[in-house]
Amino acid sequence: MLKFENCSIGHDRTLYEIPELELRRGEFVALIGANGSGKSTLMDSLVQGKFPDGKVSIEGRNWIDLKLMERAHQITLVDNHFLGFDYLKVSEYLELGRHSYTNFTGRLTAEDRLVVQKYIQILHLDSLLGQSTSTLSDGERQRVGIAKALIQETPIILLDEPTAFLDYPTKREVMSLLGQIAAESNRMVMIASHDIDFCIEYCSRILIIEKDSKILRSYQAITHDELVTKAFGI
Ligand SMILES: Nc1ncnc2c1ncn2[C@@H]1O[C@H](COP(=O)(O)OP(=O)(O)OP(=O)(O)O)[C@@H](O)[C@H]1O
Repeated sequence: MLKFENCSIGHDRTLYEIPELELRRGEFVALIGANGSGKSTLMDSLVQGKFPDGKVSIEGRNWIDLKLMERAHQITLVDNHFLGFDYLKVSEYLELGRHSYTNFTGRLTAEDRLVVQKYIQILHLDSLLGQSTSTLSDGERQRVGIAKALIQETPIILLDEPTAFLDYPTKREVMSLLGQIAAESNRMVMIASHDIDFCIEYCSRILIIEKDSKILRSYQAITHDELVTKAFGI
C-alpha cells in the first residue's frame, strides 16, 4: 500500500536512502535507528508529503500529488509533543480526531460520534473523558493519543516513540494493542522506537536505518545482536 522508490530522507542534507520498500496493510512495523538518524524526519516527511527526490506512492497514487485533506484521510501521526491544555478536556480532544471529516461548522454528525464512542470503549477511556488533557499521566496521555489516531480512521498510523516514558507493563500493553490494531483493523501501524527488544517481540517487520551504509533496510526476523550491530555499529 505504501511504496518508496529511490528516496532520500533528510531536511537540508540526506541522512539516509530508501532504495525500495513496500509496506502493506495489517503490518506492525518498527523503525529503528540511532539518535538523530532521521526516524522523526521520515514520519514528518510522510505527513507533509515532502520528499526531495524519488517516489512515494499510496495505493498506486503519487503521494506528493495528494491534497492536504486527502493525505489527512490516509495518514495520522501521534507524537510525544502534545502535553495537553488546561481548557481542553479528553472528550473534546478525541472529537478533534473527526475534524477532517466535518464540514465548515466543525460539528460532528451522529456517525462521527459513534466512531468516537467506539474507540473510547476499546481503549477504556470512559473514566478520563471529563479530565483536562494537561493533567493526564504519561501512560494515559499515550492511550488518549492512540485513541485520537484511531478515531481518524486512516489506513496508516505513525507513532513516534509511543512507549517512551511508560512503565514495563504499560509498554507491553501498548505494543500488544498496536499489533492487534494493525492485524484486526487492516491498517499499517509504524512506530519509531528505542525499545528494540519489544520491537523484536511484537512487530511483524523491523526497518533499520543502518549506521554504516546510511540505507534503510527491512527485516522480517532479526536477533538483538544483529540489530544492534546494524543500527548502532557496535
Ligand atoms: N526542521 C529541521 N530542519 C533541519 N534539520 C532538522 C530538522 N528537524 C530535525 N533536523 C535534524 O535532522 C536529523 C534527524 O533528526 P530526527 O529527529 O529525525 O532524528 P531521530 O532519529 O528521530 O532522533 P531521536 O532518536 O533522537 O528522536 C537531526 O540531525 C536533526 O537535528
